[in-house]
Amino acid sequence: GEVSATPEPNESEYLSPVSIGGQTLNLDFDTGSADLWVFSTSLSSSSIGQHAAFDPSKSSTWEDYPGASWQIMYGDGSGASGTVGFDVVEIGGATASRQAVEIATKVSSSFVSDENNDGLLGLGFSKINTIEPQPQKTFFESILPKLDQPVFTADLEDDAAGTYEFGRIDTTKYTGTLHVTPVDSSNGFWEFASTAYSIGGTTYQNSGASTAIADTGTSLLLVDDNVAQAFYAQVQGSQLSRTAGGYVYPCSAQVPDFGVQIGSSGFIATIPGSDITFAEVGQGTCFGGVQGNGGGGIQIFGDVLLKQYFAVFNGGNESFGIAAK
Ligand SMILES: O=C(CCCl)NNC1=[NH+]CCN1
Repeated sequence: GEVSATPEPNESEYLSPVSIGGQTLNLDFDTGSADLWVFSTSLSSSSIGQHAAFDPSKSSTWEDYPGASWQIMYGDGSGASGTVGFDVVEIGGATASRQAVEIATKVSSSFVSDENNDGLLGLGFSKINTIEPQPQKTFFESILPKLDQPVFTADLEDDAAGTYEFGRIDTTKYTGTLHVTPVDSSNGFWEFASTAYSIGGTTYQNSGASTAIADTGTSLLLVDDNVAQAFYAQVQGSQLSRTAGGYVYPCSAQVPDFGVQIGSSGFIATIPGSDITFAEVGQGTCFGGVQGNGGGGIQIFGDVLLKQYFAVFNGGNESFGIAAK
């Protein structure tokens, strides 16, 4: 069968209602990680705040995983940890009957303050699942055998709701060619080659990082530091601000279109300059949606890019595709 879950976009994330043991929580679907974890009643009430908290004792289908634990740290330095069990997880009609569910007993401050999400649902590859003593499957891997097509799609919008669908590719959701590239999942990510970029319509070859991951859990577009530097060299008044944590520029500045290659096929996915500003940081200064990856070997293509396109994640032949919409 196929399913759809409509994530409610909050400025930096896309949340979808997920039913776990009959309890509904809003989870942040994250193709850049592979743990399904939830706020739980084991957290302190000050950590829970306005979040929905999963209570295993109230689920008739909950099964403990004695002695198991998990601990995760994300690229932005946020993190969480806790214990593990299994339960029935249902998203928009697709059900994983015995899905590993990670109970948070500790969460970092950014998750406490982000009252929109009650946890994360990892859609990366389970080789990076953090459960000890044995990594467990993601929700997508659990339902894969039951799907008509071994795929899920992400159609993220800016201010309107986006949609994740499992098991089908809704061809009415995009126009023109679906540009598909093979994925190398050996690092646990939807990772592909990306060795070129464009600024204002002119294409250049990357000097540094030569791969990128499609990551719905990252808000920004994190490219090789040399590429970010080359881009902001063309934004009048831009500067790398340590206090802001990246490149800022006058909100009145003219921002050129920016594109990044998806796979070695040559397709350059472009973001209009007018969609590149991520936030105002005060005094007429704006923070850019394109930033450097801090020297890591992998570029991280997050929501700033993904929301411009319709994205297809194929777990059958391990490929990633995007199309205009
Ligand atoms: O952690 C990463 C980067 C992997 Cl290289 N993405 N996923 C995520 N989830 C919450 C913040 N970031």
